[in-house]
Amino acid sequence: SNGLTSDIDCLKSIKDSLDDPFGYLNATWDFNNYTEGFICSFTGVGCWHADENVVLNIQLSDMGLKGQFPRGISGCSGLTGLDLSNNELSGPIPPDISSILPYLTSLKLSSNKFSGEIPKSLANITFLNVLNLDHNHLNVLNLDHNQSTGHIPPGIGLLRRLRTFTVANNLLYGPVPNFLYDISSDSFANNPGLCGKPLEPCKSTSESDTFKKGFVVSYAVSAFLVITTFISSCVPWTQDKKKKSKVPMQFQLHKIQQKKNERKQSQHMKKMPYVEFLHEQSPEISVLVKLVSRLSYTEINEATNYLKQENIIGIGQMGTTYKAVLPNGLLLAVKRLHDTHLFDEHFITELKTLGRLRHENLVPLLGFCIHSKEKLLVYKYMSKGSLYDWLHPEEGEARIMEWPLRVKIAIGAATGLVWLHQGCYFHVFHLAISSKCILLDGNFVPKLSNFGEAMLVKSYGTDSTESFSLNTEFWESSFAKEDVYCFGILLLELITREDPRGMTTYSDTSYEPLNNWVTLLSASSNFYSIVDKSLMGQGFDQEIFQFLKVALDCVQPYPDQRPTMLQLYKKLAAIGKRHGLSTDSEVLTHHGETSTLQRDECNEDEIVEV
Ligand SMILES: Nc1ncnc2c1ncn2[C@@H]1O[C@H](COP(=O)(O)OP(=O)(O)OP(=O)(O)O)[C@@H](O)[C@H]1O
Repeated sequence: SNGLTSDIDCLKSIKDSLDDPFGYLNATWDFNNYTEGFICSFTGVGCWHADENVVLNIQLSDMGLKGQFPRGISGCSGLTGLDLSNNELSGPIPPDISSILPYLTSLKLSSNKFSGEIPKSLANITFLNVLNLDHNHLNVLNLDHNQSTGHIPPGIGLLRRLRTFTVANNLLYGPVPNFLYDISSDSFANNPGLCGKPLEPCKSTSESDTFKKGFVVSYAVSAFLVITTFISSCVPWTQDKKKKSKVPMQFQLHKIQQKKNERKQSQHMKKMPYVEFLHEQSPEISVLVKLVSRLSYTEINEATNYLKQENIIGIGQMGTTYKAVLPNGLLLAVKRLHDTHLFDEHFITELKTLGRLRHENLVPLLGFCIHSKEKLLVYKYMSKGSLYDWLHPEEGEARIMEWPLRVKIAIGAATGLVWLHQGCYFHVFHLAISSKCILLDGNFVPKLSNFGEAMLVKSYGTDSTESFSLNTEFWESSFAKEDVYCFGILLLELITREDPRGMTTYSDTSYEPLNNWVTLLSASSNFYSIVDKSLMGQGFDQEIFQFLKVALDCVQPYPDQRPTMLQLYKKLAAIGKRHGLSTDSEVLTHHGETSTLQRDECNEDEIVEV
């Protein structure tokens, strides 16, 4: 069966499970007229693409709907926004909501009759930026539970993208969690027992002390999970044989957590349309073929000497990379994905983003191949390998990296990122920048690679679906600044030649090694103690110091304090001028000062439209 039918079944089940007294759903939710994209015209349904039955968001507010939370919504596995506010829905919010709707960015359930607890698992919906639960009866049906229920799960405060959170007019008590962004006191108003910032301080009775202890412990645990997850987003943790003995406890814990996440993800993946999408004979493959050429398995086998061991150039988390030579002499790198569905989504994302982008500072993705269980990605070969390998050579292997070369690489990588962030038709956020995903061609021109976690967002004015414009601010402020943070870490790596994945000696607390490293660098009064010794005394000290300041701006704890990629690029380019590196690059001529562009200013070649 087609994986996409699940979205149709999902909507059917929502319609069946809700009482619709005013007939809003009945009017347009007609399942008899099956065509590609037919569900996209249903009232309140937004799709990823107008001609594909894949639901992006569901908005059914103010319809007088009655019934329980529609569990069948889990079939819409790519759902990012759900608005059921101002209805008469009742019963609990499902405790396992994070596995029903793992990719939500916005959940609006205000002004209904939902009762029971606020599910702890909401804290696992990591992309949430809006959570509105006000005007319900939350926590009225807990009488059979013990007293420790009824509060706002502290983990919710640690959702690092959460900017809007409302629980006013419920029946909640206990301390308000510490939120990363300020949430106004109005959001908590009219609850019988909530306390703590921004409300009145909590009273310290012995009972609440015990409660507090529990709170602190769970807070610390979730803080650990959040921090490690955060770090992992720009510092991919892999088994590093060289440094294995130094891997401290917290990293092992991190790995366990990562494994768990992966497993969880693989369970979601089973429900995702991607898996079906990847079947060799699947008609949807034609969408990918529009982006990059499909190569035959025979061609690849011949070019890689039948995927022989001696052609292997590297093994990463996703797969094994082989060097390949085409009959015409062109050199390729072929990444053969490990035999698992874990990376199906990465595979598709890589093709859908990198596959359609062409820029001097992006590694060209030339083709792909799907052959029974094999999934392969084919890139142009970058003869100098990854920046990571240059900065952290194997023992006994000397790799000189002069300062001007590092400046050139930083500027080139920044150019690529500005171009991605400020693009005309799409804004692309890489979300996993590290020295491992910067490849170097024969002239050490840096090329960004590994777009498996990237987000591609249509720019203003090019897409009429509300969802994108609604979410645009979120992408811009949050994802862009995440790339800037990771880029800051990359700059620190270029300056110190330390491996941020091995930041163990700097850390004396139990977790947060990377943040500690950053704090230590920021506070260091002795600039000379942190800079790569081989760079010192070559006449660049002043400049390296300037670079360091730029890097530290990028890793500011609050995203708002970090520069944009364009501001960052300009600072680096000004420094680079002294090395004769051209600054009149296309970044500035194409993107000017503003971030939003008129369509006619865009370069038609920059993106392959599908
Ligand atoms: N286009 C390419 N040209 C040359 N070498 C490449 C190319 N793509 C990847 N490699 C090499 O293959 C190795 C593995 O790359 P891959 O992207 O799979 O993993 P990674 O980025 O090193 O690590 P991980 O997947 O764990 O984050 C890298 O060390 C890189 O040097």
